[in-house]
Amino acid sequence: MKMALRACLRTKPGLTALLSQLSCSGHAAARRAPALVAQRSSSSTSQKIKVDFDQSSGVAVMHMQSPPVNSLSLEFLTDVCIALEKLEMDKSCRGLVVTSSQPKVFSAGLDILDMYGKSPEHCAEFWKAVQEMWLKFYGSNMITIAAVNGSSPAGGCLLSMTCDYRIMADNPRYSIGLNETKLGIVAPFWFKDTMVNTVGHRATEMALQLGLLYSPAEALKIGLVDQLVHEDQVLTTATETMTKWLAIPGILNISYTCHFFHLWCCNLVCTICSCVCQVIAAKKIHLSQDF
Ligand SMILES: CCCCCCCC/C=C\CC(=O)SCCNC(=O)CCNC(=O)[C@H](O)C(C)(C)COP(=O)(O)OP(=O)(O)OC[C@H]1O[C@@H](n2cnc3c(N)ncnc32)[C@H](O)[C@@H]1OP(=O)(O)O
Repeated sequence: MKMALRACLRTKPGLTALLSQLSCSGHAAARRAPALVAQRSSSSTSQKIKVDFDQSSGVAVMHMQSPPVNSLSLEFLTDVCIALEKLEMDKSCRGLVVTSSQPKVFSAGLDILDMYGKSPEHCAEFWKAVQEMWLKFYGSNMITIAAVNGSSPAGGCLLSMTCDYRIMADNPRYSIGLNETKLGIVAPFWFKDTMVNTVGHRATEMALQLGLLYSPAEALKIGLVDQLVHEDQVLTTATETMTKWLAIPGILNISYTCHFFHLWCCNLVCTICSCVCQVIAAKKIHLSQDF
């Protein structure tokens, strides 16, 4: 799925336009212009994001450092998108590992304080930034690996699912999943679709209906994460795994892209049909209430 989006963003202008309605491309760029990373090994830091780029391997590590729990506020999301844009523009950067500098937490998901009691304008900008993060990670040309070194509920789980591979710390105190239902929120369809693409329909149905948070062992069992390692090994395993992924010639990547692109298109058509059906059903209910 990620590869499908990647292809579509690269090659299908029509769909790019469609997707850009979901995103706020330029939203991040408008605030700060991206810069190319020129040194052999470099480190760039915003207040909430630190990026270490090793040019010899072509791999960057993005450390999320927004205390206390890397909650995804508008400011944080903007910093993430800017950092990602910069790396994407540097063609020597082929792989990205995302991890957390905060103890025990990868990301607590959307910043609840940034969603509550704010102006409609702020909410719109915030929501666009969430979509932009999702699109940028899912559509990235880089191989992306989530080094999930702590709990990762809701939007944190979404972030990890937009990556090509997930390695989680094997600590039963940590959990991961889309728990929106438990918060009285319906997860948007693209949260759901991202999970379906990761763990399949039935597991997603159970997860979303019940708002399940999984232990690392349970997450591995359903395929929500790909590998468990000792807490101290998460980042090193991620960089080792990246070497294997980058050894695959890019052309094969593109070939798989075509298969997944087909699936993604089918899914999009189904989603549009389902939205139309929902509108018709809602109108029918409304009409029947009039009589
Ligand atoms: C524009 C509106 C659009 C609306 C559409 C919404 C559709 C999508 C819906 C949801 C997506 C989401 O991501 S909602 C967020 C869901 N997140 C959670 O449920 C996580 C809640 N947090 C936790 O479970 C835990 O905090 C933790 C496991 C992440 C860490 O536990 P720990 O014990 O280490 O830390 P504390 O619980 O003591 O927390 C420390 C500190 O952080 C604050 N905190 C935690 N989570 C959030 C958050 N998501 N946003 C903001 N702040 C958060 C917590 O309150 C503590 O603060 P204080 O120290 O000040 O008390």
